[in-house]
Amino acid sequence: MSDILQKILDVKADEVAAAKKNRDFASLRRDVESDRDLRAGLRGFEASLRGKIAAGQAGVIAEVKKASPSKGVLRERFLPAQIAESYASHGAACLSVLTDVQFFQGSPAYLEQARAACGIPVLRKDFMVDLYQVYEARSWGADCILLIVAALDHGLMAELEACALDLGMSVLVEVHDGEELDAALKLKTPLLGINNRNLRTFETSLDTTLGLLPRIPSDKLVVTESGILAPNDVKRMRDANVHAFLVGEAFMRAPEPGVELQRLFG
Ligand SMILES: O=P(O)(O)OC[C@@H](O)[C@@H](O)c1c[nH]c2ccccc12
Repeated sequence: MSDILQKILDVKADEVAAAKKNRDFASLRRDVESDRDLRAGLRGFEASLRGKIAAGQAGVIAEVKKASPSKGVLRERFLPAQIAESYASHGAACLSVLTDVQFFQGSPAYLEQARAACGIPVLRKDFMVDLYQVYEARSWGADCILLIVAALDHGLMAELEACALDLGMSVLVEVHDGEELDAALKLKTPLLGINNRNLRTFETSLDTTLGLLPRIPSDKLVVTESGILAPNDVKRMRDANVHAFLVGEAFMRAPEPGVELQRLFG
């Protein structure tokens, strides 16, 4: 069965091959590793989340997402720099910026614009299937990458993680069920995303997070992802001791995204 995740992964493989022709891996890697300003400019993604939570607040990763395959265009007037400023000035811990072009109408330029407009750390939100994309992410300024367990075999996932950590980035590993959780727990990263949305069917239920919680060791920082739409959703999660959130749609549909962040989490 060709589900949507599989379709996206097929396109990604072609995209990475094309990008490598444009700029070869060795030169990208050399540039990233030798750029001291880039390294010095890293922003602590995990530290920013933990800081909010230690202060008793929610750690919100606020997403910059123009469209999605399941919902279509979420925001017509889409200005990443303005959105980033709005998020940062209303208490977001971090940003997540979609860089996938074909399915989410994202762009590497949006990540650069959003990051330049604020002082908080930024996640490259994309489907990572190749080491090349990890260096790309860093070259655009990303402070964190996403690894989706459903999209990767374990060896490759561990390799992508090691590379990101070596470059000083944080890693958010994303799971949707118990089997994926087992794989994720073998990684080093403490940042464990539970996607309430099934990337193959797009069905979304907050019970996904609540159901997996009892199996998660206390040294992991759980980020509940997708389908957080109302203050009551936030309350349900915080009552269950989940204090980190990844939210896109609810903010993108609001006139002023940061104001909506404050309404949901304030
Ligand atoms: O817009 P929502 O329902 O608030 O969800 C945000 C985020 O969790 C979602 O965009 C997401 C989670 N994991 C992903 C992986 C790829 C693309 C997108 C995603």
